[in-house]
Amino acid sequence: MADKIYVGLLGLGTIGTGVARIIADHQNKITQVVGQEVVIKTVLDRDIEKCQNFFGDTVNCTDNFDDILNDADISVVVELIGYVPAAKEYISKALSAGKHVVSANKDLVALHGKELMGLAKENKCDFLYEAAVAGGVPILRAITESFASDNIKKVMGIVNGTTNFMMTKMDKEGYSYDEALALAQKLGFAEKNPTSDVDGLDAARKMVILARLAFGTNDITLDDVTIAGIRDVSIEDIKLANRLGYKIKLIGTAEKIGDSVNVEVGPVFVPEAHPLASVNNEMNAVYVVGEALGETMFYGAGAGELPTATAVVSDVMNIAKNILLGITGKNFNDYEVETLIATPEQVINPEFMRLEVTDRAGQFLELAKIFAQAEVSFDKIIQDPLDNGKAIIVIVTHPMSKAQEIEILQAMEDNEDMKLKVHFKVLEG
Ligand SMILES: NC(=O)C1=CN([C@@H]2O[C@H](COP(=O)(O)OP(=O)(O)OC[C@H]3O[C@@H](n4cnc5c(N)ncnc54)[C@H](OP(=O)(O)O)[C@@H]3O)[C@@H](O)[C@H]2O)C=CC1
Ligand SMILES: N[C@@H](CC=O)C(=O)O
Repeated sequence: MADKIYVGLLGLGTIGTGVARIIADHQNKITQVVGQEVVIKTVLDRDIEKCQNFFGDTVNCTDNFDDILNDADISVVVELIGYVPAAKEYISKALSAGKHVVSANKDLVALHGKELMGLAKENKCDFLYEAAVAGGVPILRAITESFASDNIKKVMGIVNGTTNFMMTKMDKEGYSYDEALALAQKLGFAEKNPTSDVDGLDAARKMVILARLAFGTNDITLDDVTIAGIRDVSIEDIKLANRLGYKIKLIGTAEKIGDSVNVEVGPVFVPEAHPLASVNNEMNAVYVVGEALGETMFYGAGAGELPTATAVVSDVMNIAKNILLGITGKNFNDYEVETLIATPEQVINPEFMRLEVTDRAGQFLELAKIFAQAEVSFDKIIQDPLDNGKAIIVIVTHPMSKAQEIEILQAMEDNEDMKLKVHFKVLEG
């Protein structure tokens, strides 16, 4: 066995440089905790000069993955390149060659996690990805280890830092959507292609990973997730939410309903008194409800160089300890049950709706009839007149099922004097 734990690092971008910094700056503690020194031996990046400027001659810089794959000293490969096809190829080759893998790549884990976990097991390798969900917040280990003895009922969270940052800036500092997005990109929170942040896909990938680990439903895929992003959230809705006593947050929810699971991502009206309502800027929080434990919330930096790198390096240290103990080949969780997806009749919550209607006698009655027909009652209603013969009607309903919601939306679509502008889920107080 080598005298040190040698790491091959793939990708020297935001998180890759953070990993190099944490390993260098915390080397004494890392060595004591692991029992051996952890050393980056080789770095793969397209830009070899950038690598050489960063490390000098202390590591090998390469653009050829074979230099890592064929190096018998390297036992741990850390994948931080981000893209899926190349990352999948490199990780598959590394695992097949008996190398352990750490990744922060939620796209990859959400899409190919099950297959890669199988490959890791076959080769008695560890495959860990704590940083893939909520960056520096240690939520995967909490769910799989600290909640191991409990039945988790619900995992709900703000798992995308970019959109939380944007909506905080829009709410508190009056930023436009575009200004807020540009700043999130500049600060390094946003993905290379930020549409996956603003359209809810990044959060959905993280919720797939959380749902699998929380409920053992390993067959859940992105196709099973109802996904909406923040493009429809206007300053007007943010102000209406504040007026009604809520904050709008992009919330991912994975919930056990009977034997089924519902996973969804979308803007949600969160009551101001709920702990998730005060999670601002790029911060993330994951709120877990256990049958026995009750409610807990994990809060912290969900993106950014050093917070995310901390989670990556802690995974490397866990693997290093397993190597030294000779107990590699374990996933986060071996718990597995049949995956059943909840039906629209099973998913129940109140809803916020903003409509533009023709301001005429009898119009409100027509609206009331639509809700009565679907057997849904109003909790709150506001009407604000516009100056063009129209009015804005804002409704918060009592809890209703997705099936009832579909019925109401269809009836509104059939009424030409009624235009539904937006509708968002409301979290019950
Ligand atoms: N940024 C964050 O806050 C967080 C990121 N993550 C995840 O961590 C991973 C890394 O993210 P981040 O550091 O921000 O990404 P960056 O784009 O900053 O870094 C990726 C680096 O890898 C290089 N690279 C990409 N593909 C290849 C390839 N095929 N061969 C060689 N080099 C390659 C890139 O070069 P080039 O620029 O030339 O493409 C770049 O230098 C992603 O999976 C991301 O989703 C997870 C949590 C938080
Ligand atoms: N783009 C992501 C980065 C971390 O996963 C985010 O904004 O949360």
